[in-house]
Amino acid sequence: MALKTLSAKAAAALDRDLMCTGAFSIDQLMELAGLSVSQAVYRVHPISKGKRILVAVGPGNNGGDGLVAARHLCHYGYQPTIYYPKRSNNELYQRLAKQLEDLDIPFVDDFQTALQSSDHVLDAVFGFSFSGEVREPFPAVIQAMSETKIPVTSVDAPSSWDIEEGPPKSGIGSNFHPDVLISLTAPKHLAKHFRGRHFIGGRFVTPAIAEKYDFDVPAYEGVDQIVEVGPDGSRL
Ligand SMILES: NC(=O)C1=CN([C@@H]2O[C@H](COP(=O)(O)OP(=O)(O)OC[C@H]3O[C@@H](n4cnc5c(N)ncnc54)[C@H](OP(=O)(O)O)[C@@H]3O)[C@@H](O)[C@H]2O)[C@H](O)CC1
Ligand SMILES: [K+]
Repeated sequence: MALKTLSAKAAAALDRDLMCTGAFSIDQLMELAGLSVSQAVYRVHPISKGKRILVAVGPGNNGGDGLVAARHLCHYGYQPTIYYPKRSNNELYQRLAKQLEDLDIPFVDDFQTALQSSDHVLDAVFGFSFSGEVREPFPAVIQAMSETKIPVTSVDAPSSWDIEEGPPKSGIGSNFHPDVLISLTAPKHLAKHFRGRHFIGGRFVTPAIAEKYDFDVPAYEGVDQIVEVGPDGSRL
């Protein structure tokens, strides 16, 4: 069996379908996406391995998933720290940031220094709308995540990887190989190049949507918001 994956275009169209015909709001989808991410971190990195989670947050919805995950992780007993250099004026992100500030979660300006006192990194910089060369201020962040010995979990895509082709052949991101990937809704084409632990999350897909986009809804167990899958997409 081969891993069934989505192109960036299909992932964006699916997102629109969920919101237009499926009647979901972006807040709802992001909350469930971020909850899935928090469960994946909890699974691979229980609190006994260290509480300090550094969350690298990008300017779009991938970053929003990271902000939601950080809130849940804080409630689980972790100590998240947020690096969020390009804040959006969008009201949704402002509310998500306020929710973290109200929990006294620190926002830092220096990613590299914060990395030195962290136990795990959550990469919520770019998702399926990333394209081209990584622009400032993110090259140094991708480089630091490529070089660190601390485990890295990527949300939906290893940031800087081409959504269709995977890791860039050279330059920033070419040696970025996160330990864990959590694909939201369904894996994107880049997942075929990923060799770490792979989870699927985003438990909001109807059978009709899965059929339209030709992927299988994973067999979530009980109240789990995530399923760990092998290289062929079958449940582990
Ligand atoms: N159905 C689902 O699975 C859901 C997934 N969610 C998450 O949403 C992201 C996709 O979110 P989107 O807002 O479309 O885009 P991204 O977060 O991937 O990135 C957009 C921002 O990134 C900037 N960008 C793009 N390329 C570069 C680059 N080369 N260098 C620097 N910055 C870049 C872009 O900037 P612009 O200047 O181009 O505007 C955007 O600001 C998906 O992956 C999931 O994680 C939803 O949360 C819920 C539903
Ligand atoms: K990411």
